[in-house]
Amino acid sequence: MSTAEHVREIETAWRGGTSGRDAYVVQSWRRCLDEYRLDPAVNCEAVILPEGRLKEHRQQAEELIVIARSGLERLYGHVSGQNYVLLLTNRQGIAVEYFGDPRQTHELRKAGLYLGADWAEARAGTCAVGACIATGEALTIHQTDHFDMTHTPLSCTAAPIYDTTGELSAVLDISLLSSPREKISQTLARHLVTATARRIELANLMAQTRRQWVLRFALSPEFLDVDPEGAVAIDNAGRIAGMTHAAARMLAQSAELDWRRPELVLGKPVSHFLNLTVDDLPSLTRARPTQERVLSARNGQLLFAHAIEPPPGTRIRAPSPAIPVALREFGGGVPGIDTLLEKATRLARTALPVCLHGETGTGKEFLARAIHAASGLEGPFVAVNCAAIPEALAEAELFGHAPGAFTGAAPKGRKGLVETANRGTLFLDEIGDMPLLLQTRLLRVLAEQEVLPLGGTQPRQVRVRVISASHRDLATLVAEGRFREDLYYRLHAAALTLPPLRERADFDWLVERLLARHSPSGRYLSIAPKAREALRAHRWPGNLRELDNAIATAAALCEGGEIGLVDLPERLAGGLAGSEAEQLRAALTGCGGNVSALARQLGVDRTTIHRRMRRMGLMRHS
Ligand SMILES: Nc1ncnc2c1ncn2[C@@H]1O[C@H](COP(=O)(O)OP(=O)(O)OP(=O)(O)O)[C@@H](O)[C@H]1O
Repeated sequence: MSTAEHVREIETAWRGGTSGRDAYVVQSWRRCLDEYRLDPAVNCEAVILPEGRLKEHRQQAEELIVIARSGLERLYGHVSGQNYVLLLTNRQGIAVEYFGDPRQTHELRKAGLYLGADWAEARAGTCAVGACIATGEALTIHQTDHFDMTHTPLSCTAAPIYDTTGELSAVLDISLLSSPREKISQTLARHLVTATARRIELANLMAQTRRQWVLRFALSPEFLDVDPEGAVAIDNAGRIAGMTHAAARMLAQSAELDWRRPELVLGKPVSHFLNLTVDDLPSLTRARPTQERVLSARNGQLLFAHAIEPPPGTRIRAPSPAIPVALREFGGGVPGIDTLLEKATRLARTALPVCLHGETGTGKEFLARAIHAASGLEGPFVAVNCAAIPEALAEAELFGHAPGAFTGAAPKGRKGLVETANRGTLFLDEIGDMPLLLQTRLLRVLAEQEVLPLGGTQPRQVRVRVISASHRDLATLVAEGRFREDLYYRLHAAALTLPPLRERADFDWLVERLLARHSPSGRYLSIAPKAREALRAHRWPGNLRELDNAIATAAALCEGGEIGLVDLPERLAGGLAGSEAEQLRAALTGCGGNVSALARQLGVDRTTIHRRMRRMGLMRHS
């Protein structure tokens, strides 16, 4: 076909004339003319991004590249014999991964079938990647389907890859430099890319889903376990937490919704779409024969299903209605902690003073806040660290002062912390460190329920609930004459003892909570088995504070969404980190010391290898 004929055909189609082309081709031609103002008579040579820009795009897509790699290699294995080139592009259409015949590098680069090629429709005109991004569907752009003559020798077939929230995140493309004349020759190519995209989405969903059930489904029982059609992640409340694209389409269809609006599906109860609740999931595991695991969608479609439980320790416990939500945040699902929380629940509803005992960092303030939240008190929670206020200022800080009560006093006077906590909770941390004089004053406030500011004459009514805490043994301090006995009894209407972290049976649950706290938004961090082992083995003298800090630091350092041993503070990783360094050293030696070769083998960016080497103290030349 000559350029003039090609341009004429595009103009005819644009005017609404009949065309033998697929509708998505004509729609893309229209976008090129109307939106991007491209001219089919002007050739747009392929654009390959410079190294620096490509690196940025690759770094952003690194996680996906790692997950997709084995699928891509398998696909390339199937198609390389027929001269196909394989490209993985990001959602901007930039090729961030490439498999092609190295002997043809020059021709492939020229044609844009290469790493760093920009296949955005607005730049390259009608092309498979661009049209796939625009429509969200798998398609083939064959020879003269392309917009201008630059790409008309090519035949390109692309399938979209969606993330677990239903957003298009990448495109998988296989292309031929020269192809048979008939477009139908590419039907098999389309099936292949679509199947690979589906498997990449499944792998991605499994990698992203740590704390939820995963329900895989297929239309026939034979393929359910080996090659399911789609999968949905379901949280403990029975809501859809993630899905592959096929699942998104199936769910949308069952409720007669538009599959292009994943927000209508995500977060909704699974029972809106399937005849299923979260309680049915345990009966759909592989413990039962496949043929019996049948369920129906709301539109009557029958499906074979396979439910996969979240790994032990990551399961969120069945909510215990007896313990309010605020207190359930503390932990539980294990006898010792549940008993503690049940007691805290009963105390929260009273005005009784509570004293919390526990080593430093065991969560005394955390629990005090939870008790306050569960108490329904309308006033604020005010925390006072009795060990941190200088003695000279303590009285004014706690009880306030009248105008001009002392040099440097606020001219209008100031409310003390006790009064600030009126109708709420006053949390007195490290109460054992309170000077004796202040203890006397505090005792009076508690007994009389009024506070007299320093230098004031008018006492003010206060109603506060007091929770105190100490990591020191107050009874011993009383025996030593360093703590007032009468205050001790007033604060100790009830006592709760918090166990040290090393004794907590809900340790794994706490780790998961802190992982969730420090996960970057929209992504769950996971932890490698060896790193988890190291966490379990540590004695945790700093308790939850130390664990919280360790996970926060590891979350900032880790790569690929998984905390490894090397990401943990040295005192935790200890000798184990050495063996990981050894592994890296051995792998590097196996690649003849070539960092790029190792990066290719592991499917990561070169900078990642350099970073790991630096962190493990492996110098470049070693
Ligand atoms: N159940 C929990 N879940 C998540 N984080 C927690 C939990 N309990 C405590 N933490 C975290 O651990 C850290 C220490 O908790 P907190 O300050 O309550 O301990 P503490 O016993 O009052 O310490 P100290 O004796 O030193 O005053 C805080 O960062 C807190 O957020």
